[in-house]
Amino acid sequence: MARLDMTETFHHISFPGHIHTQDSLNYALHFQFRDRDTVIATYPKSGTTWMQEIVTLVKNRGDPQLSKTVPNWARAPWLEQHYSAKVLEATQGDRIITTHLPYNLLSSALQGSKAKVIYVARNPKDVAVSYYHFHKMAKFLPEPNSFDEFLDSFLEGSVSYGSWFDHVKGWTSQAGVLANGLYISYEEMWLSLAAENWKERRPKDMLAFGMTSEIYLRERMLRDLQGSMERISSFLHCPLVGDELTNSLRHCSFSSMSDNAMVNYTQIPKEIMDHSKGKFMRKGKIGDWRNTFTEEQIGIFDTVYSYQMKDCPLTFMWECPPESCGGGGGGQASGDQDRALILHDAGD
Ligand SMILES: Nc1ncnc2c1ncn2[C@@H]1O[C@H](COP(=O)(O)OS(=O)(=O)O)[C@@H](OP(=O)(O)O)[C@H]1O
Repeated sequence: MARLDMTETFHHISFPGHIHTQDSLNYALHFQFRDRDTVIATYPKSGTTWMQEIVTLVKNRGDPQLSKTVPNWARAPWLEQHYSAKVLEATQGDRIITTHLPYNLLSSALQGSKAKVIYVARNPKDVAVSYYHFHKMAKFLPEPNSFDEFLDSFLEGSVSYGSWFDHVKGWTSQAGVLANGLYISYEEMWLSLAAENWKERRPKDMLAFGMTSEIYLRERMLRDLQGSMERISSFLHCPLVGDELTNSLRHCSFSSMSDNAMVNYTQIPKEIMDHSKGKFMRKGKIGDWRNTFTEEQIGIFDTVYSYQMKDCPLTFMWECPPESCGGGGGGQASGDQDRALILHDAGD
């Protein structure tokens, strides 16, 4: 089957050409955010769909009706994609807006805005693996050869949507600056929301996140259970109670979302996504990169990561195994807004 991999280049970043145009990208740059908008900003494969589902459920107080009947791209459209203007202009009241754009492209549109912004980041090694598999099935992205070759493009930032490093550094530079920003990591969401998974986790998976003891696991599970959902819902001023919270947790679990045709992309025609090459809801794990990366690739990745992130004053959750974060606390999941993604400022 032929691939659709025409590209739209905008501000030196390439975007899939079948859904982006110069007009749609310019529309995003000059977008007028409303105070009631919630913006979900992510680099691809960092938990976008998951957060779209969480925000939809929170705003509907755990009622899954909308999540189960309206595709995610229609209820939380990507600002930069060509159909979004029509959808967003027709929406009254609260809007959920998704974007993969780097912060520098949206900074003037967000200037002075009271829109709420949720930024989700994920361990870039897991992002690279997820993105590689997505390239195999998404016919609007270039067909990848080996993982090794793909990793080179990922590290140099020549993949669609640009450099992971620029994206994360750009958005996190606004932590504490953006009027209404919530920063969270895929890892924290996973630890909190996928708590049901803990019972099935094998030691190998725990080690992937640097978890070494049963006791730590149990403590972590108790402390973090529901933590992310509560944090997000209170940030959105829709604190959930009782069944609202339980239902939301149930419907945004990996298994529930894997079965939901409104988010698992199974309804996308095979000319656009070749479902024989893989699943959008692929594994939904943290630390799975260990099953793909060779020792050599780990070395190269870590060198580039250290270089690229050397001026970033923040420590991210994936950089910090529990033992080295003080008190075995890992993500230190306190109620503190930015602590989970950003453990501490180097200047602390
Ligand atoms: N509920 C839930 N729990 C755990 N993990 C989840 C969940 N929903 C989506 N995912 C995983 O997120 C990855 C897809 O990322 P994105 O949604 O950002 O992709 S995209 O940018 O919109 O294409 C992709 O990760 P990988 O499985 O590692 O490929 C999805 O499986």
